[in-house]
Amino acid sequence: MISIGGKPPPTLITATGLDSSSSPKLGFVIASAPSGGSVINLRSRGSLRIKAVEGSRRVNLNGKVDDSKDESTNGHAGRNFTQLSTVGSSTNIKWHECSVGKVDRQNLLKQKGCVIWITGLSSSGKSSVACALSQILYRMGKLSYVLDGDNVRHGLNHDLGFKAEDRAENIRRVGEVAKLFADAGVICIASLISPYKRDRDACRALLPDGDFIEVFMDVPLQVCEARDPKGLYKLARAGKIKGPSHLVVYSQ
Ligand SMILES: Nc1ncnc2c1ncn2[C@@H]1O[C@H](COP(=O)(O)OS(=O)(=O)O)[C@@H](OP(=O)(O)O)[C@H]1O
Ligand SMILES: Nc1ncnc2c1ncn2[C@@H]1O[C@H](COP(=O)(O)OP(=O)(O)O)[C@@H](O)[C@H]1O
Repeated sequence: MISIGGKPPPTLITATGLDSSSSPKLGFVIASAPSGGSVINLRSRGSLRIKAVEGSRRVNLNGKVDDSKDESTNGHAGRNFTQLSTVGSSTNIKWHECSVGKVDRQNLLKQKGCVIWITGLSSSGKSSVACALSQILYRMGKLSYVLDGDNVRHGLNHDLGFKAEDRAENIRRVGEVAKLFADAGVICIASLISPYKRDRDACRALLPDGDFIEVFMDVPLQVCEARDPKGLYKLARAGKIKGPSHLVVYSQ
């Protein structure tokens, strides 16, 4: 933490060349591959021809062979890509692997996708630091995106309040979204109070080692309370907002 203050993927796809004819049309030709797997030739007149081979090693669209488990499988190494699985109460859920992977996207963006998780008390400066960091990265030509607690609660998490269970669900959802951003190759900056260590640890566990960087805004409660731009501490002290103790509770 920083303090301030199994099986190979089933599909191999190669771009086999450009076709100069103009009318775009897609066609599939299925044949046997020398490796024993099936080959699907996907022809697109007017664009490029793509060949998909099952049961083989993966080749990225840039032509590089990639055997590295974690990155080339979008961090889903060990998943069985062909079998149906049960997720929650749903059965028959299948993981669909795409030929364009995290490595391709990272190469395109010339950066590494990751999550910078800024945690701390209300008014400790999380949003300010998140925006400043995003601005610096932008100037450096790096693509980032800020997932701010306040903002996310306007949409995706508008149904959640501030009970411990709601906060846990808030963090879980943002953690999942942040993981998708990182998988997209984006530097995702999440700024949420996220007061419970267990919830933050659960988000960290979603990502490969080292890709979740936790930043704790180590600002004393008195300083946060003196800032109080939203008047939240005042309301909490007056017992006028729900779960006032949750405004000051924090586990490092
Ligand atoms: N108990 C309570 N009641 C009313 N409002 C509250 C409460 N706790 C937090 N807030 C405000 O909600 C903002 C977003 O909180 P978070 O989503 O970051 O909180 S959490 O991570 O789910 O704990 C949070 O934003 P910041 O002040 O920027 O931290 C607060 O403005
Ligand atoms: N380093 C700082 N020094 C003084 N004031 C700050 C600092 N960082 C943020 N602030 C101010 O404190 C208030 C809360 O900052 P904010 O970034 O919204 O915190 P949080 O997202 O943690 O609630 C704002 O009025 C902001 O301008």
